[in-house]
Amino acid sequence: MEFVSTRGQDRTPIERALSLGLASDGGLFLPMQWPRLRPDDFEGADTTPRIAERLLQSFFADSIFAADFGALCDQAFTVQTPLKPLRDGQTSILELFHGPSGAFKDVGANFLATMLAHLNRGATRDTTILVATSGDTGSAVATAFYRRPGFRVIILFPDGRVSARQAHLLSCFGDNIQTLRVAGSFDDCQAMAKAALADQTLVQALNMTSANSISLGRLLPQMSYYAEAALRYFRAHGEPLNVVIPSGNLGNALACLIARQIGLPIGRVLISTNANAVLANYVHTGNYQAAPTKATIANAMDVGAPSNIERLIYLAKHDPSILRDLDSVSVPDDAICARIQAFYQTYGEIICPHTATAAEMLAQRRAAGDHAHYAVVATAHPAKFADVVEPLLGLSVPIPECLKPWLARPAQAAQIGVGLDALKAALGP
Ligand SMILES: N[C@@H](CCOP(=O)(O)O)C(=O)O
Repeated sequence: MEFVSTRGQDRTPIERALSLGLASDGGLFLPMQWPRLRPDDFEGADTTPRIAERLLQSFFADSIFAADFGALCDQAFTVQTPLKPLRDGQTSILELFHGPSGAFKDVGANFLATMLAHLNRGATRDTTILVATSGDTGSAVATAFYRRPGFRVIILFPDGRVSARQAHLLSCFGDNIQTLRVAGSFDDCQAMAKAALADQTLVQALNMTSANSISLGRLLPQMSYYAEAALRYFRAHGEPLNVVIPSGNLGNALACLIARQIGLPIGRVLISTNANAVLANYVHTGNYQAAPTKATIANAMDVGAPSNIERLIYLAKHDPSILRDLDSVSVPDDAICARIQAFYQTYGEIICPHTATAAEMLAQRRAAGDHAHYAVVATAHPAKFADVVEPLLGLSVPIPECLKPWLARPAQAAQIGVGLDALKAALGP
């Protein structure tokens, strides 16, 4: 299969799409054709790796990955993503935070690391992975690439705009992981990463690619947990699964929309944002307008120029049905706080501020008379946001075992200014 840039000037096989991250014309890669799959096509696929293999194999057919694709899926899809029914019988929670860094990003980061390691077998040069993070992607990428021979990771995060635990998790690795605190917003970090990836001299010198969701190696595997949850729900109830997804850079929600287009039994897709409302504005008006980032307590979604909106606009132009049964709502901080409390009282479940935006959007739908079954997508472990969640609930959130060793380590990150020159200076000669 071939992949094409959203800007139309780059067409390539999967190996090069993964090596580049960003297309050479500055666009984002998408498959030239989409497979069509029905629930029956997954018959006999009962585990996470087997469902992922069947879902993704056509994208990797005729590539260097094809012969080993099943084994690669066994290595890549190790994170459990359970769909847990809640006690009202009409709501489930799709927990995506059981990976090594406590966020949904672990699934995509581990897949990307597995595929790049396979692609680079026998390479004589190290690959540099550049990643901009508003809190969660950075530590997921760090755990996926930590001490992997042949890889160096550079993390850019907005100084003072992530939770205390996120800052620690981003800065505690060392070794082949270098963390830089940028004196700006996430959008500044993302713009620096994209500028670096567009600078061919720098890209060649560092053999550099991306681990953000601009990379197909992040976007494609993020479909797998929607496929698995929807298939399990469909097999049990004979109905498609409706979902409510918190969104920042739009990679996670877009993966769900694509999985639905491919034919997975997914019904309505509701997308919540924090006070950064550009996506909700696009969904309601059809116009996309980037906006300066607002700092919120759901900080991993503090994105004023979501990367994947370029993919969504491209796909909607070619097939508007991707936008069917889609809605989006922007949720301010006070409603996030109230929803964390209400969710705990109603269900006994502790949720992170990002997940709370989805829970709040669903509560608004329920109040308007929508009593269908929905899965609330839980994107990060609440312990990463103890500073927000614990005072609201008056309890302490247990830290998951996987985070404890990292949080016990010292943390260190150099501060840099905004812009490509500042990044180049920090990267050294
Ligand atoms: N919400 C993200 C921002 C980067 O998004 P990505 O999915 O493009 O990596 C974060 O937590 O870093």
